[in-house]
Formats: sequence, structure tokens, C-alpha cells
Amino acid sequence: MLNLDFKIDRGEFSLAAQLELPSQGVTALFGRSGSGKTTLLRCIAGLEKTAQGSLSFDGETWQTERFFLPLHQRPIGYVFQEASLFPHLKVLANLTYGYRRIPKEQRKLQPEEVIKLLGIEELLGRYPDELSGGQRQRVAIGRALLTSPQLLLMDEPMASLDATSKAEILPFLEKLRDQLELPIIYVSHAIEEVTRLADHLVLLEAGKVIAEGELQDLLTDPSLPFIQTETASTVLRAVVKQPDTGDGLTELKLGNQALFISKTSVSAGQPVRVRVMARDLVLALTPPTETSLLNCLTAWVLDIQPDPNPSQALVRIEVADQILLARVSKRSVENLKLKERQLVYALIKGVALG
Ligand SMILES: Nc1ncnc2c1ncn2[C@@H]1O[C@H](COP(=O)(O)OP(=O)(O)OP(=O)(O)O)[C@@H](O)[C@H]1O
Repeated sequence: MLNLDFKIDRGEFSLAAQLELPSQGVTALFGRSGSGKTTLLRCIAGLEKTAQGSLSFDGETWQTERFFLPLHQRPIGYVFQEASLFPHLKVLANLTYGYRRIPKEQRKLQPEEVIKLLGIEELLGRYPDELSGGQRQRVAIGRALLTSPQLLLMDEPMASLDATSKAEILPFLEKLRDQLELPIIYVSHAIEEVTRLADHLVLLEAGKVIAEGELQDLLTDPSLPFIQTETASTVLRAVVKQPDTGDGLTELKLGNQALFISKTSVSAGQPVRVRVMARDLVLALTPPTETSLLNCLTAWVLDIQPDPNPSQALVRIEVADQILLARVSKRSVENLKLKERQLVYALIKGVALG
């Protein structure tokens, strides 16, 4: 558990955050530019000398009113927006810079593992200026991991990358989340990234925490801004039933219902996350029999929420104790006479893993 209680007053901007964050999985600090995400991350790292308050991590005190554990003594790794590699050192030397400075018995990860995890085998003999932005950032992540941190802090690590590099680096961040038992605090203002990566979410606005909790809960909370966006989506937790159905699909189990996705490299019994966009759902009152769509879930209507587009509505439906959002026209809500607690069949046009 990461317990923090910080206050900073900079005149025009003030931060006040009191949080108890899980010390596992990815916690995203999300909010608009200027909401205080970086400032809060820097407080955790010990980079904000003017921050008043307290901080403890897994029972170890890092800061109180009278005590301040300096940055270099906190067991953290920090990845900045722009990879700051040593220009005169090749990739391998950059990677092992921190690693060589920590005692052998404290080294939790070995260079070979990290190099493989981040797919940077081919880059080891190059200098930083011979790398693309995405490659540089992977090396910077590798360097942070090799200091064997107990907590990894990442400040918009993809902010300076183009769309292609982002798409290239996201799977590595997912691997980090899934394969290392390392808690990560991840700053971002891009909801697609947060939806892909986070388990837990802290929503900041003007230096204040306005919501905090499980990603799934916050994404579907009608009192928060997420459902009111064009990209409103949900994340469901499912389990792999059959990795290969023989015709190019993987079968997942959602409660006692089946969900099919394009075949992917997963194994039976593995928990996975799937993302579904609100606009990719179609609701029906009877089980559709003749349709090309593979995925149809039986669900219950929880409630019907307004949509920013006046012709549309957002129907929150429940499947296996999880909530899905369906963006449908208001006319359809009326035609189908949709109401709370009604049984519906949800046809899903697109499901993505991750
Ligand atoms: N060193 C500083 N001195 C004074 N004000 C600062 C300093 N650093 C940041 N600020 C201000 O504090 C506020 C919060 O900044 P912060 O960088 O934490 O926001 P952010 O949510 O991370 O934004 P972004 O997404 O743009 O990085 C902003 O108004 C910013 O201008």
C-alpha cells in the first residue's frame, strides 16, 4: 500500500491529495494538462522539496512533517517523458549503469531478462542517437528496471512518441504489467493508454483528487466524465477457455457466457482483459439467430444515461457482475421500450484484448 497525503501551494496552483494506493498493478494518475499529475508523481519520488505531508510505502516511512527520505534512497525507478540516456554510452552500458551500482543480493532482475522483455537485443551496440524515440524509451525503461526498484514511476512515457512508436511500445508496457510483480504509477492524459494499461485510476482536476478506484468502476460511473466522450469504452475481465478453436479464434469465458476473439497467444485458464467501445454494441430484445456477429451476450439493463450527442443515449448493462456501455440512438431506446432491469441481448461488433 502507498499511503500519501501531500499539500503544495504555488500561488496560482495548489495540490492537495490524500490517497491509499494499492502496491500492485498499474495505477494511472489521469487528468488534463496542468491538473497536477507530474507534481504528484514528483512528490512520491521525493523531487518536490516544498511538498508538505507524509508518504509511506508498504509500511516504510518515506516522508513525514519532520523526516524526508532523499530521492536516491527511495527504492524507485523513474521514467521521464523523454528518455534521458547518456549520449556517450552505448545501449548496453546505459542499461547496466544503475545495475552495476547496486549490491548483487539486491538485484531482482538480470540484464538478459530485461533485454528480452523489452525486445532490445538488436540495439545493445548502438549509441542513443542511433535509436528511434520508441527504442530510446524502451532502453530508458530497461535502465530503470535494472535498478531493481520496488516501485516504478512513469511520467507520460509515450507523450513524445508518434502514433507508430506508441503502438510499438504499448505491448511492452503490457508485458511489464503482466510479467513483473512491480507496482507502477503511470501518469497520462490519454484515456486510450489508461484503458489499455491501468488497473486502478486516480482522476485529478486542478490539483484535487476528484475520483479514485478500480478502472472498470470509474470508466462506467455516470457521475464521471469518461462515459460522456466519443471514445467511451469498458474493460471486462474474462478467462481464456479455449486458446485455439481450430478456426482462428480464441474462446473466452465471461461468467458462464462465451466471447470470441481473433486467435491470440494465450493459454487456457489465463485471466485477460477485453476492451469494448460503447459504440460497438447493438442491443436486441430477442436472441438474434441469423447474424454474422459472433459475440452476443445476455445482459440486464442497469440504467439509461444521457449522451453528449442529443440523438444518442448510453445504456449501462450488466453482464457477469460487470458493466458494459452501449451507445444507441434515443429512438431505439423508445422503440424497444428499454427500461431498468430489462433482459437484453448485446451484440458486440468489436472486442480487443488488452
Ligand atoms: N516548478 C514549478 N514551479 C511553479 N509552477 C509549476 C512548476 N511545475 C509545474 N507548475 C505548475 O503546476 C501546475 C501543475 O503542473 P503539473 O506538471 O503537475 O501538471 P500535469 O497534470 O502533469 O500537466 P501535463 O499533463 O501538462 O504534464 C501547472 O499549473 C504548472 O504550470
